[in-house]
Amino acid sequence: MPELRSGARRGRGTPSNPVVQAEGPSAAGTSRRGRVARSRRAANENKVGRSGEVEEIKFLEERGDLFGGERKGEEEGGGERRMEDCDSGARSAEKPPAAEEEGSTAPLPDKVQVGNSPIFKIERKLGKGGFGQVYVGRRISGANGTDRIGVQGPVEVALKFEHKSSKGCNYGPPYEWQVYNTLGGIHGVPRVHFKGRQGDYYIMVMDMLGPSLWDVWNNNSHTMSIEMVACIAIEAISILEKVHSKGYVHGDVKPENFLLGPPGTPEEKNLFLVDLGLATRWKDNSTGQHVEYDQRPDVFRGTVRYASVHAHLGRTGSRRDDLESLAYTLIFLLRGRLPWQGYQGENKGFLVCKKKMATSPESLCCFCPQPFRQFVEYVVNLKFDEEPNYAKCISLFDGIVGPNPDIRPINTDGAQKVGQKRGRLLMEEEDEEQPKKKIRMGTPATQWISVYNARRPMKQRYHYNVADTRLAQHIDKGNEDCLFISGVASCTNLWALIMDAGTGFTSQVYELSPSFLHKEWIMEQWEKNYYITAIAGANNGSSLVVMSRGSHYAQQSYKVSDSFPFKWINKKWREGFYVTSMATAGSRWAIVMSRGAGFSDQVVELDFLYPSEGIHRRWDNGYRITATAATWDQAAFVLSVPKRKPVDETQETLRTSAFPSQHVKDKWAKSLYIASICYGRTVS
Ligand SMILES: Nc1ncnc2c1ncn2[C@@H]1O[C@H](COP(=O)(O)OP(=O)(O)OP(=O)(O)O)[C@@H](O)[C@H]1O
Repeated sequence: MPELRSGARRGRGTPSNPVVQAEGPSAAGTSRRGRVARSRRAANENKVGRSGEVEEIKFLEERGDLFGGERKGEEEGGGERRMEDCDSGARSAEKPPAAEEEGSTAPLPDKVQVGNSPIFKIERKLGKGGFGQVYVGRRISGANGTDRIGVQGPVEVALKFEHKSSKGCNYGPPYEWQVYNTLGGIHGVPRVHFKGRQGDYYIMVMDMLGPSLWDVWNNNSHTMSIEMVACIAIEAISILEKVHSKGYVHGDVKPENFLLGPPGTPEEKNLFLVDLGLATRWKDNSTGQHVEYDQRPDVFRGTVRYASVHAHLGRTGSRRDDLESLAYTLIFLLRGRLPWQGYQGENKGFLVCKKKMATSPESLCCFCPQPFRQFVEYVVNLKFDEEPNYAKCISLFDGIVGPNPDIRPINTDGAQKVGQKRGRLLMEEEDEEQPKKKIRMGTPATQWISVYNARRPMKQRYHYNVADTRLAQHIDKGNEDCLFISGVASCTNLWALIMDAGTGFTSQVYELSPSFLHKEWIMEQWEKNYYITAIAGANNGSSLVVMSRGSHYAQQSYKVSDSFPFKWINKKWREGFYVTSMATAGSRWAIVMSRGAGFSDQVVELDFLYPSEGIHRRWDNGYRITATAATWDQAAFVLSVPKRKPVDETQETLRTSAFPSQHVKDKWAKSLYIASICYGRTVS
């Protein structure tokens, strides 16, 4: 039981169901400091410089909307497609059917000549993706269509056709062309010889390559030797290092996008990375700085099976994502299957992401040699802007591949040139370093997540483990003492209540309802100019809604949804609403958004664990947490930039397995007051 300060009342809870309340200092109350216990129990704590605020309301209710709800099904057998739900501006959404499906309206030409290229006759098809189709082109003239065949350039090339109306083109040259301008011809990326438009098609003339790693795996009874996969690892890492060194992230690393050189040629054991259509810059071209971190949970770019968890969660792509996708690619080639294959339906993206998070590197790599586990462990723990240690990664696989590079199944020239010796040295040096904190490997836990803001001394009181029947008496007593409810939460169907003197409300009503949420009651209160200022939901589906007068909300809207309704939030943001409260009941979410909330900007951090890195990055950019909610497997944080900057912006968070009763008192002693609290998924 927490130590209670003198003057606070202890409720009459049973030992197994203790009802507890405590009270913060009034402006005059200074005697508390001496009595606050100094010891601090184990808790996960985070802090930032200075704090946030909240404000106002009106109505409307919508239902539906699933997190990742517009994902498409997965084709089994290596045929996955990238997909993207978006209203982000970048290279866009689902790929349209290739020209073949568009039928006779857009027949391919027999011959191709673009720019001052020779003429190429179109021969057999090499492959097809969601955006383009690729054919063999045989040179039948010299440059500019002259007769001097054989003078320059390869006789056989690959011709990649993209229809002008393809989303990759947007009626202009494909975005991929721009990326090839920088990356074409670097180690492991095919050269582009010519590009241009002919009729309805944008055509790229590039080096002809051979089968993809998926083809090789598929033609070899869905197997690949350990040595072959280790060589692929080494070479792929060195290719990614080159790509990254030019400021780009590939964004769609998978077996289908690694091609070998043409069979029977000196390049047949060389590895190449193709399909640069989803590449993005990690390094800002003009400033040379790392691009800014962001999370847009409704945006997904990549291929579900191989995408990094961060990509699933809509985080800005960075170098770590390519390496995580490479890790899944290698394990797929080695084991023939990934644990998250086989999910179907609308919710597939969400389920795959959840499974990836829940799969430890040990279990993912249980049948693989040790270096693969080490690689997975390393890449899933990389930070957003961390420079991967490519040489170290390459050196992990050194011991698996044969000593003689000339007889390796895949050429590892790139890695030999740049990395291996350096890698060994680095490995030795790093062994002496402290082990890094393992972000993805903590034990999943369900905890209280509490957020504290610096404020001028004020009275605050908390109650927890409050059964339905005892709510009224605590609230009435608080109101008698001029306190209003500032926050509510629920744990194991018992309520937690935060009341304080700093809300600015003039009156308040609340309802405990068996439903999540009780629309009729809310609408009635809206009519009377009360706006929702706090909500909580219990696992049994009941809810506690608090509505107040005196907030500055001008209009309000809420949504109850089976998954985190980011798309809806995004839509409401555009209409001038900001999230002002949120809660969960079981796995359902309720989000309240208000106009006149007093924020100038707002973002969401959503994860399967406490998103420590994201929260720190947001803090650094001036955001403060203004709403929290968590289910048993996801935690969401809304962070806002207040229009009126508070004098003291300090904000701290805590994660504790028990209600943080003692911690709250420690915070009060430092003039930090609970601003938000919820119970749900974290990682300890
Ligand atoms: N240079 C090449 N040489 C030989 N085959 C190629 C070459 N480029 C692409 N291919 C084949 O064509 C297929 C489609 O190419 P690519 O992936 O570039 O197209 P896309 O439409 O952008 O595909 P995706 O839908 O995967 O993004 C590849 O999977 C590969 O089999």
